[in-house]
Amino acid sequence: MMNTSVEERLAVIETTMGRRPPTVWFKGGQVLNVYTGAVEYQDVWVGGSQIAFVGSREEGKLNPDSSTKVVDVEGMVLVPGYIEPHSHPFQLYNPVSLTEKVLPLGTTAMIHDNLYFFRSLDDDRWQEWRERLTASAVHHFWWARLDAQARLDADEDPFTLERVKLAMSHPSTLQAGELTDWMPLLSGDQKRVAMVEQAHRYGKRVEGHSPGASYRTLSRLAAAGVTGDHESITVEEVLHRLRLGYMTTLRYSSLRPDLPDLIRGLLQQQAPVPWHRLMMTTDGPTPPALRQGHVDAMIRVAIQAGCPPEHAYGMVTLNPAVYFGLDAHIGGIAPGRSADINVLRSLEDPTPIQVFVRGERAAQSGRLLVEQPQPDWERFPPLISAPWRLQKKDVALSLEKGEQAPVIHLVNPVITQLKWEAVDEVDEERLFVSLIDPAGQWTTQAFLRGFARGIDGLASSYNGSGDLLLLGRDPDAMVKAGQRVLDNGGGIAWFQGGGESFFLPLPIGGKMSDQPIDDLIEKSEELVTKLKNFDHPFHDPIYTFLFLSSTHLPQVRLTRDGLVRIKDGAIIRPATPLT
Ligand SMILES: Nc1ncnc2[nH]cnc12
Repeated sequence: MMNTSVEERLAVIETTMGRRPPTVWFKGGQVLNVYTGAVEYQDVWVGGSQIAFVGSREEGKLNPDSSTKVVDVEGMVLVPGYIEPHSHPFQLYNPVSLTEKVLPLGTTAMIHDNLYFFRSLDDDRWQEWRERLTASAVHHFWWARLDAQARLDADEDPFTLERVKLAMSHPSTLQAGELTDWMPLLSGDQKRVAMVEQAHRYGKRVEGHSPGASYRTLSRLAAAGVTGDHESITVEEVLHRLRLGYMTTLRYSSLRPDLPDLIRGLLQQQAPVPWHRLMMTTDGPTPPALRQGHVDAMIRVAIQAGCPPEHAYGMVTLNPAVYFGLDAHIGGIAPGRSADINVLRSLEDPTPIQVFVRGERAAQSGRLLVEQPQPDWERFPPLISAPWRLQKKDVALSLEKGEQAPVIHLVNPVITQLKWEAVDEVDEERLFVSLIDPAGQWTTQAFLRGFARGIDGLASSYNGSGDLLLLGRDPDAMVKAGQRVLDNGGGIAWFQGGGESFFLPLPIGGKMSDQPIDDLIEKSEELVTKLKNFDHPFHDPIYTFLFLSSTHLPQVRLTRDGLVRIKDGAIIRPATPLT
């Protein structure tokens, strides 16, 4: 939820009543009214952090004076600040560096995944952390995860009912989810049902995560309390969700940029498109995708696919605001709303030339003008690195001659298939892969095919379970890469031909960089280009790292218990203790 202080409200009342001069006057421009869909010549008047009046000075009986900042917007269009309803703020970047990148692109509110923060920080620190972010120019909101989407040590499961309730009760939490592990809900698991009901009791939404789910499964999940979902990849899947009452989010992510096809498909239907029940998300773009933009890029793509502009903007302004119960505060240019305003050259060009948040100019011509509060990263737990050294036997499966080994085949950047192969022959495309406990307790080993050819040793602490992921054909190089990551408290390291060919430090929990996103974009592009030179066939390898140890996708994943078949939880090959 959002709060307006009594002082802020008084300031806007005084302004709209003509008793106090407006703080800002947007003069001479057009305004997109997301409530009616009209674009009209209107002046916009701000009193402090909020909009006081939309219309002419005479009509409003407003009293600007020399303290009123006049923003000449003749020839421009004003639209509300953009809302990203489904953000994963840890794709190598961190919530603050993400803010610094996307605020100049017009994103003024984000609803974030709490996954790694909830897992890594105790409740007090997590509270402190999110409170500090409230001083940011962007409005930061959160979802409360109900599961880790990775196998955890049973004694250390942080997703207790108590903790999840606490996370959900916080005013900046807007929904429970995303429900990657939804089977327990349909099986009637008491704890999971109680978590979902708690969300409803607090007046929060419940987001599903049901890729490929049938109408029947989606219907059952709706019956179990799920209210939204962003996993449609076909128009039929969008229509199923809409019919079942889901708030349906169309995705334009680095991994699945389905948005334009979905828009075109919706426009081809006989029935009118229920735009008011649709939102759009970038769903955690990896850094290279941010070159194109953020929510602004998504609006552009939607318009180019034929979406009427007023609806393209509505899907990332009013619609999420209404769905999450924030429309009294954000999502539109109207009196009483936070003065979050993007100044555009035209509706066809959604990248703003000026961004205002809470009535302050926050960015101009792509340049950030406001300082962001920096959390105390020192207090974020680093990747655990016990005083132990990796050895060759830890990283590579050793087999008897002729023995069949489990091989994870990559079908696309994130979907896997298990096959068994005899591995007597050298095969440049079949790499060792292992997931290792950074505290040195266990290792899970298999082979990986379809990632690249001839990589010596690559290690990443950026992965879904927060362990150390290693792959390569040469155990010596894998050890070097893994040790480099452990010694640095996190990162992505690649050793090739005897030397280090790539290193990206990830000092924040082993998952996030403390560097600006523009540097990260270059560094991640360097990694992608290098991988392409080794015949990596897909476009988003960073997601491959993330999801090889995440248990919400088919068919097999590396976990602390071993190589696991997701469908039934069977352990294909158990983890072994490290000695
Ligand atoms: N389920 C998920 N977890 C973490 N990052 C993601 N990015 C997209 N989907 C994600």
